[in-house]
Amino acid sequence: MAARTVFVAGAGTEIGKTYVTAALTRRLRAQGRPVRTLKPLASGVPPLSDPAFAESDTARLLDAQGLAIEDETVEACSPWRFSAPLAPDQAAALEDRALDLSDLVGWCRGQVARTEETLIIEGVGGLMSPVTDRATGLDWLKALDVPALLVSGSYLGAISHALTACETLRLHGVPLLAIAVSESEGAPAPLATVAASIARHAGVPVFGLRRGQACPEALAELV
Ligand SMILES: Nc1ncnc2c1ncn2[C@@H]1O[C@H](COP(=O)(O)OP(=O)(O)OP(=O)(O)O)[C@@H](O)[C@H]1O
Ligand SMILES: C[C@H](N)[C@H](N)CCCCCC(=O)O
Ligand SMILES: [Mg+2]
Repeated sequence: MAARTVFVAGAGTEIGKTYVTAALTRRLRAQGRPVRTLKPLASGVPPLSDPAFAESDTARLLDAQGLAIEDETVEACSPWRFSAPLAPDQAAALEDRALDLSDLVGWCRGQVARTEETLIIEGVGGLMSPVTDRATGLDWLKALDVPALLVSGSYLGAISHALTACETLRLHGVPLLAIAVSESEGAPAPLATVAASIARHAGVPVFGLRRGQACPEALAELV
């Protein structure tokens, strides 16, 4: 299944979405395929003037695209940025701000409409992490009507988290291109064993990414 826009959803938070998104972006560029990568909504992002900004999802994704890290590129990649490393609705409340799902969806639809390159959109947290007071990441993904790439870890418990997310996507009619299992630090089972277990139940292609590994060519070819 070929797709021009892909939404990178997580089976959880801090499990490798940005790692996989950046690796996929680099792989597509290496294959000569133009790509644009966005993290529209990000929490835990310090100001650009803070050296810690370099560790943010936005900085990592701009770097993967070979773009300079400056006000304009940051704003174009991640228009909604909040400082607190919390669910976005909580992080927004701490700044006396609020986010409306229709604004987020409208902005993303605009990007889909005007982007000619392959477009990759990283979600936030896990599939059903709240993005606003009333909406979750699943609501955001459904409103965009684009296929998902699910990223999971390989920690103990990751198989159930990945399959639960898969089943939720299936029940909600969201096409799932593939699952990328990003190896978790200190995972007790080999990556290949976890990936094979997820694959037996998921019914979609599953790719394991070892620590530090580049994006498999076969995964990039599905996008
Ligand atoms: N396969 C991997 N190899 C090396 N490091 C990895 C790998 N997967 C994840 N990491 C590291 O683990 C940490 C968490 O990963 P990452 O930031 O990609 O998670 P995330 O799912 O995008 O989190 P968030 O929910 O905050 O967006 C990062 O430091 C990242 O570089
Ligand atoms: C701060 C973190 N890295 C992410 N940006 C936000 C994760 C929100 C998770 C909320 C939840 O599902 O409980
Ligand atoms: Mg991330």
